[in-house]
Amino acid sequence: MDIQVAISQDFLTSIVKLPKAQQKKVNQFVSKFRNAPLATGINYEKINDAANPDMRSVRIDQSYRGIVLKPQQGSVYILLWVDHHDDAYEWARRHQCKIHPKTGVIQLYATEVKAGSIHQHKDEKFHIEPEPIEQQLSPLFENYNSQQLIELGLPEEFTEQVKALQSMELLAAFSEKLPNDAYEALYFLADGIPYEEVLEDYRSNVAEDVDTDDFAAALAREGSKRRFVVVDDEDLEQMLDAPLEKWRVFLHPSQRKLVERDWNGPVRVLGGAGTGKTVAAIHRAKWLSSQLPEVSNKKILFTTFTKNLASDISEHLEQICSHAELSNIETINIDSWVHKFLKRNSYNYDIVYPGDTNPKRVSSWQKALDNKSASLDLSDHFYEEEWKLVIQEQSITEKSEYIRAKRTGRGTRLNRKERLLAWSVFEEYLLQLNHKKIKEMPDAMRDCIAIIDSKNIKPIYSSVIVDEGQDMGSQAYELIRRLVAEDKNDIFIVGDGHQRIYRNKVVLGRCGINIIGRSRKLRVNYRTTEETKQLAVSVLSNVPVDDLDNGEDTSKGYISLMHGEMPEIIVKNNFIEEADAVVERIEQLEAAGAKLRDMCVVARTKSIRDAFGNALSKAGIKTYEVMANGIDRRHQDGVRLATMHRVKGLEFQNVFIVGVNKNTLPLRNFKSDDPVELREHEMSERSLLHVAMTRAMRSLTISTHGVLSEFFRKNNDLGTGAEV
Ligand SMILES: Nc1ncnc2c1ncn2[C@@H]1O[C@H](COP(=O)(O)OP(=O)(O)OP(=O)(O)O)[C@@H](O)[C@H]1O
Repeated sequence: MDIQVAISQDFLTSIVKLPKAQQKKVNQFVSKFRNAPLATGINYEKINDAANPDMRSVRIDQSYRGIVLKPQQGSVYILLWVDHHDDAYEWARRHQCKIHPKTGVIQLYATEVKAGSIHQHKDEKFHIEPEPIEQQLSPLFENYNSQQLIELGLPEEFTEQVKALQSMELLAAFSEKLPNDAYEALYFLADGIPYEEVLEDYRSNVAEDVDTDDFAAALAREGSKRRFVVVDDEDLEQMLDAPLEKWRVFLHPSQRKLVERDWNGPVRVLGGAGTGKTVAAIHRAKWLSSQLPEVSNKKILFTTFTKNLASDISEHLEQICSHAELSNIETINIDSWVHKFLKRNSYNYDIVYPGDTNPKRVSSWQKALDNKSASLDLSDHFYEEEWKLVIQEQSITEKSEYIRAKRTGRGTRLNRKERLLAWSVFEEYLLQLNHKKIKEMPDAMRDCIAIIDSKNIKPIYSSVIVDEGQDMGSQAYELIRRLVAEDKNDIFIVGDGHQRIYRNKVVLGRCGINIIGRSRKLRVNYRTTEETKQLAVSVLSNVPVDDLDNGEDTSKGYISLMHGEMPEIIVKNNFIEEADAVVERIEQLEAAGAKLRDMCVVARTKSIRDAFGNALSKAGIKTYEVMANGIDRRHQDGVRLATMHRVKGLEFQNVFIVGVNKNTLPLRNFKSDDPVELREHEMSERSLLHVAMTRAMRSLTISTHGVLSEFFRKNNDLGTGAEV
């Protein structure tokens, strides 16, 4: 029988905790072990009172031991942990590793549950006081019997304790004892996801009766692959080289289900911040590329909204793809793609963005505003929005089209006469753009489509992958539709309406992208702690969020498995005090071993960012600005400085969101009394803050001087009032 050697994620985590010299020895041991787990030099020792009698210790050197699971049946060896001799033995006594009898997944979890330990365990990361008896709530899972909970993957020994839990907080505190899959399933159930849906996700690939001794079969199940991998020599070297980069090997089953399969048409994947959408998209690109014939005239296009995210994605693809796979993938942000394509087709226009600071565009717009009718009481901001959301969006070039145009979602109503008067502004702008030979990006995208159609250019890609899909406008999607023939695996879109910061609302179905029956959701946040996630979600309370296809999305069933400190909110009297407090925190973190380059100071405006940049420099702290279209040179030291728009898609260990003042968030950069415009503006400002908060991996600090932004007040009702 073939010998199989598998490694658990925890084993890699435990390597990272060892001193460097020991790490090298472990790597050498693992390479040897992988090739010959039965070689005479491997000293297997039985461990007295190990939680699982099939656990053995193996000798790394005089002081260090590895823990291996060697099940009785088959020829499977699973490396579980490595540590100093006594600690390794203690670990083996406190951890169970077995196959769940219902889901068939290999679960690894702590076994020791002392009486009352939810409140007293020494590793406890947060305190939860029991509710006073008279106020006790009813149990979270009172509507389910033990068997139903076991079906979801709960180990039988925990059923009584789980059934007694009365709040999400107590469930979270108990999670340290549970296998991750069981905790997720219970959390989703408690958060309102229907039982059948949770069952479908957590028992999906077990049709047969589970043989709880057959580890070879269990290792092949999707649920096990999130934590265990059977290694071949190639994988092993990569894993040991970068043991912390778990995303390269251990996909969550919900991610894996998206990646390695044919889809019968376009797919849309939603998921809150940090749920591994980009990771799934990167693995998808690799898989699709590996499916292409050796000599192929088609490629995979991986596109996204911003340039710095595209360069991040390229770097990640390089980490997991072979040379051949990489050569079939073109990674580029959509605007750069448009520029390149038009240049190749001798396009003779400068491309600008609606509302940007390009001098030619600004002067054109000023000339257009000179034509405002005195009899219409509409602000400049109104005209800007009308241009962007009605005229540009619907590609209107004639007065008659504007009279008939749909103005869905616009607050101020305009009758026919008012539209005729307003049109003079837009007519002049169109003339100016034409005269100065400039085009706005949405028009440039339409021109790409016109060129493709007129020259009858055949689709050049076999698949298109879109990241940050919530920020692409309808013209971008119409263009993407032309770039790939309607076929299996044609389009794969990942996005999150909660993070929309460019107000490009889209309905995929209207752009020729039919996702019906191929829509999925990722729910497990791998980036931020649960504490940060909860605060970040709270700033979006009551914000209606769409699903990119005219439906609604929610934050229900969105979980972070990591816990940490509560985000800190610092309120000071003036800028100097606020800056001093931020400097002090940065210095504390650095003294505790954090690297400056893993910290980011984020501000709503460039001027606040620069003011903090100066304050940090004055305090002798090196800084590095995250540029709009730049690549973050990770080896360069310095605290990252960025505006909220620049941190989209990125992540940092420690995030400081500064200047979160009443007058800065929401930024009141225009005058309007239109309730719909104000509401839309507030929604995108909340999303911006949400995006910035969800960049934090370890710690989040929010600071202000004066009055803190109203976004941290609970239950802000946004109201409505739109033209329909
Ligand atoms: N299966 C996984 N195992 C370990 N880490 C993972 C996994 N999937 C994602 N991650 C990590 O979680 C973090 C977030 O992943 P990713 O950037 O793909 O999320 P996202 O959903 O695209 O986030 P956002 O929408 O906020 O930009 C990254 O640090 C990534 O490496």
